[in-house]
Amino acid sequence: KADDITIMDMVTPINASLSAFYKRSFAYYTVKDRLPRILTQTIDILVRHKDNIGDEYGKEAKEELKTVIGEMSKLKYEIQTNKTMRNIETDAPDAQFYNEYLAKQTNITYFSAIWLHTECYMYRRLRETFELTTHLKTYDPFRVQKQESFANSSEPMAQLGAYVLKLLNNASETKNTKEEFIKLLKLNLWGNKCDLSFTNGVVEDAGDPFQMLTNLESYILSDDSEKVWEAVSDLGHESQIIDIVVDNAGYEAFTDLCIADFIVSNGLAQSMRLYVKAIPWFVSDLMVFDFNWTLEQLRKSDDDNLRELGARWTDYVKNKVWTVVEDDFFTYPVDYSYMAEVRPKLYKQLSEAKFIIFKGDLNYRKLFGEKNWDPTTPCNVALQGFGPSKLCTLRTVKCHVICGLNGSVANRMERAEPNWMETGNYGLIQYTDKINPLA
Ligand SMILES: O=P(O)(O)OC[C@H]1O[C@](O)(CO)[C@@H](O)[C@@H]1O
Repeated sequence: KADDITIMDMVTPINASLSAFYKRSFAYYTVKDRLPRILTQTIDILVRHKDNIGDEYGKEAKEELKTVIGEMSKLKYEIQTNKTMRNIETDAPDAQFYNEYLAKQTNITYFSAIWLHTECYMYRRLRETFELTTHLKTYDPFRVQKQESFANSSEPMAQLGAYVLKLLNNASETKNTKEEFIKLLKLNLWGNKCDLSFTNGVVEDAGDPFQMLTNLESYILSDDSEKVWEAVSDLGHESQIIDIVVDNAGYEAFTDLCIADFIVSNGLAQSMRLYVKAIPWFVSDLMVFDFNWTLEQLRKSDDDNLRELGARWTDYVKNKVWTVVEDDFFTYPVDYSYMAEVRPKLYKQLSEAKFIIFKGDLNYRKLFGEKNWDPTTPCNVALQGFGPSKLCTLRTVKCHVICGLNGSVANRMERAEPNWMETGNYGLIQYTDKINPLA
């Protein structure tokens, strides 16, 4: 049987690609339990909202929903029975990349493929079930969850908003811009704890941001904040563009816009690009629709500070100080070492920036090649040649890709808490220099 030969009852070897092939791995647990559960939860939400969908998209749409749910159940069954992956059957441009990439690998199954491939493929197949409908082509099955998560974060957003607006309104007087930036960097890092695909769809209260800042300082295992500040505040650099490859909608997106406002308000960049996802992704990842919806919610907020921030941020977009960029590459099933070759225009665009901030765990996996590195492997080695500009990662550790740790920290963590990498409790602020500006 397929699943006999494609799963080994062992841990992931050092330097191997993560895969559910290794039974004693978080990848195995994700493919076996978490991904099917995400599909089940999304089906449940669709069933619960079928009347709203009928109202919004028409009764034929409600009929088509049955087909979509049937396809999602089939996908779940394929995963659980470790089938081989089939082609994506839509004429969307990114489907061609998925199919070419799949064709290069002989008969891989959900459990034998690289974990990143399996996980991205599942979300791309989920998108296909809507693409193939007539009335639900643009429907985002995660929108309800993303909007609920935003609604549940009004308290921490009000707290952070009040603090940030004070900083912004007397940006000129205050001298300790560096300390304030580093504080925002850490507040932003911990915003990454809120993501729905990790909390199994449970919308956790983001908690008191400043309390978290104090309590979690010792949970930052790698802190290159100073180097990040040097790069961000370098006003002599020929480029004054700073890029953020964002991650989740909701509170995390709010923290991204807070630090982005701080950056432009303090003249640390003339303009910024925010790279979002082109399709519904990993449950809570930000799409253009979610970005615009978030600004609209803030503009309508009954909290004065949030309303003012919503207005400021809407102006930044209108005046092109901020540009939201949607590129298919960010929902491809490959890591960033492929970008220069398969998406040279995007690589060139990123190399125009003086600094790039990558948010979250999935970006971390893609930056460092979805490999089980020795944790002391230097980050610039693990980048495997990716490096359009100076960059940093702001990531809460949710899986077994990790590099750039010093030896004593790695040993301490392994001894103290063997599964510490799966908890999301620890954070990294890691910096690397420009490695490979595309010629
Ligand atoms: O939103 P982030 O920080 O990318 O984390 C989300 C991802 O973390 C993981 O648990 C491990 O990467 C994924 O399965 C999950 O979807």
